[in-house]
Amino acid sequence: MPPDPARVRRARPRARPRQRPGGDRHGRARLHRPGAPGRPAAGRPGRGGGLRGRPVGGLQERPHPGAVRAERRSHDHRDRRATRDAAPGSLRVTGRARGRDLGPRAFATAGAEALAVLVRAAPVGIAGYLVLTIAESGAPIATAWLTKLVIDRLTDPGGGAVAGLAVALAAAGLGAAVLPAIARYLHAQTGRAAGIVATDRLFAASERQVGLRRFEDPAFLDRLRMGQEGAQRTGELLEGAGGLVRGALVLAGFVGSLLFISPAMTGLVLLAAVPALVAELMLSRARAEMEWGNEQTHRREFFYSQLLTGVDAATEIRLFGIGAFLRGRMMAERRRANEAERAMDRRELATQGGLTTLSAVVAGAGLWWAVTAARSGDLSVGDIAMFVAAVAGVQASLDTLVTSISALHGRLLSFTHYAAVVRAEPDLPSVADGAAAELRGGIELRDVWFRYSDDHPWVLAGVDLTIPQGCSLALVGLNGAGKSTLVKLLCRMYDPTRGRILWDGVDIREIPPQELRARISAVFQEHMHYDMTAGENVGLGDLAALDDPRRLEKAAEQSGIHDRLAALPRGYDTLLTRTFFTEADKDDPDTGVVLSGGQWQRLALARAFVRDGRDLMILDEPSSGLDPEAEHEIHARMREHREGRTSLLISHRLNTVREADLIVVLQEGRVTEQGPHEALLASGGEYARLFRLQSAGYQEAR
Ligand SMILES: Nc1ncnc2c1ncn2[C@@H]1O[C@H](COP(=O)(O)OP(=O)(O)OP(=O)(O)O)[C@@H](O)[C@H]1O
Repeated sequence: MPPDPARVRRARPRARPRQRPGGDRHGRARLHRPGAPGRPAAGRPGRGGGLRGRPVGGLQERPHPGAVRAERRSHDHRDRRATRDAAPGSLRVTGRARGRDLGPRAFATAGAEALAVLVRAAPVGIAGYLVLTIAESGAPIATAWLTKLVIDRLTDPGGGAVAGLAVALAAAGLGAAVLPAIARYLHAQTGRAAGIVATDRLFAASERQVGLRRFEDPAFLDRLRMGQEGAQRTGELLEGAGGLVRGALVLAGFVGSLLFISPAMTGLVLLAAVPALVAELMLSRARAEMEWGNEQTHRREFFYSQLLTGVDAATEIRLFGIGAFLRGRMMAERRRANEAERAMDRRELATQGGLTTLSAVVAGAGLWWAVTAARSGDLSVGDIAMFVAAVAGVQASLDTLVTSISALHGRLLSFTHYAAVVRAEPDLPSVADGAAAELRGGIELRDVWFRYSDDHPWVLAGVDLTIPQGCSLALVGLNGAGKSTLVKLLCRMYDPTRGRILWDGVDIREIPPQELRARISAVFQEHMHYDMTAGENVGLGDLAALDDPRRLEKAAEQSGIHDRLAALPRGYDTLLTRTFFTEADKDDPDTGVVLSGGQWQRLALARAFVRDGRDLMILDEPSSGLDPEAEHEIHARMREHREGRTSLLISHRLNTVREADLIVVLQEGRVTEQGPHEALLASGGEYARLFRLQSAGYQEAR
């Protein structure tokens, strides 16, 4: 029973909602978002005019999908930092780095990456598509020449039979109609296959990130989202390349034909195309920069729209009456983005208007010259037909070339983000070989210092602490003392800025992260709500247990949630969400259920218990959402479970930690007291003060 790729949700934070960069603070999966509402398509309007026919090919730009993540509180601060120069190898996007991203080197890397994906995904499809593209390019040229020959023979009394030519003309017409349809089919197939390969590689690359740093970096998350869009649209690169080939071949064919009739007119038509090419490339680059510049705006807009449409904030929004306020902010962001897009549209309109006029003037002048030449007998009627077709063909193929180059530029730009993510170095160095041995002595933190970045204050400032094997250790301290941070360091989500963490004397940096983590079980303060079945919510703690109902039930019994899960309409197979249901399902109570906060907390505990037999059990505020009876019961069970095992319990409810073998007080990033409950009480320090404060509160209530 493999887990569905379902949406996941982070537990509702208790007292202090911690907004995560890259996600709404409720932890919804957020790599994908639909296009921002009401955004105009970013495609370039086709230029018409003159004798130009339908463009021979090319791509349509799609609306830029905008941002995917919610804003976080510290976001402005981070944005300011993001505008500073990026360190070498950093994925932060800065002004200068942005220039580099649009440079030839980044495009070459992206091109190489795209080619690798396409070749791996569908080599036969690509070859077939290119062969058809070449064949398709010959059809308009053959049609033009055959038409000229037919007209010349018809207008010349001794011109000869036209039946063969007519059949050839019909065959060319058939080719022109059928080949593009087959090429489109092949392109669609190839595009889908490439999308799968590219998306898989992108997500595998994101999983290769050992710790959390990249996921707290807004620029990396932007790249991940834009890279995802690039990955899904890899096939469009092939279409762009096909457009280039087709445009170049048709251009060469018609230029040759036009040269045959008038070298001077050929030069004029080609000259008129140069400004078009340059202008379109400049427009394409400007649009890419505008879209990138709008990224922050879309991210904020998305944040407000999620708040306004999601269930999580609905209660507060209604009670506080802040809907209109939030909507106003959302619309302000939309207007700001629209303003930038409007300026770009105007620039495109002006440029393309000028180019269209130029094309029409060149075509009109050519036609006037051809008709005059025919009057004086220098050109035949067939020559005029050929001339008209050639001018139209040259202009259309130039248009195809310009459109393809511009669209390729845009697609490659998305792909530069893809390439940056796929080639990103892991955020933490890690060794590939070796295994963490079973814990025998203990875990030791030696003079551990840590801060989230150079701009942040120290969270841990020289922590010395030993967690002996088999010891139940409780970590206490005020809000923000660094308890959860210490836990993340133990799991190697970050490395200490200074100092070392030793697992039986071995620095945990010398143990492969997956091996280290396989030895740890945990309930995190911000545990997850997976929008999956009850069984999967437990079994995700150890995938091997997913197909073992007995193990799932045992873990659920330990956390006191088994009876509730067993009584669900479909037992452990009941979905714990109503997110995926349609209008038709909405009144069917069997389809999915909603659990309470405390029940989710018990599920998180079950998920930790199913990882039975690990060397270290971390319990970060495991009972904060439980009622007093449940809390008492759970702590009794946890005590049983901890017996003889190494555990680290974090709790603000000091009555739940008093039976730990060792209680450690963390204050301003340092260990200030440690010992058993009685000894700490007797010493009259911070622990004794907090404990008495809390128990006095209970006594007053009596
Ligand atoms: N991802 C992060 N980036 C930057 N600062 C962070 C991050 N996570 C936590 N902090 C900061 O680190 C400090 C310690 O936070 P931590 O969550 O470790 O405290 P705690 O002792 O677990 O607090 P609490 O009892 O409230 O859960 C806080 O000042 C917090 O603002």
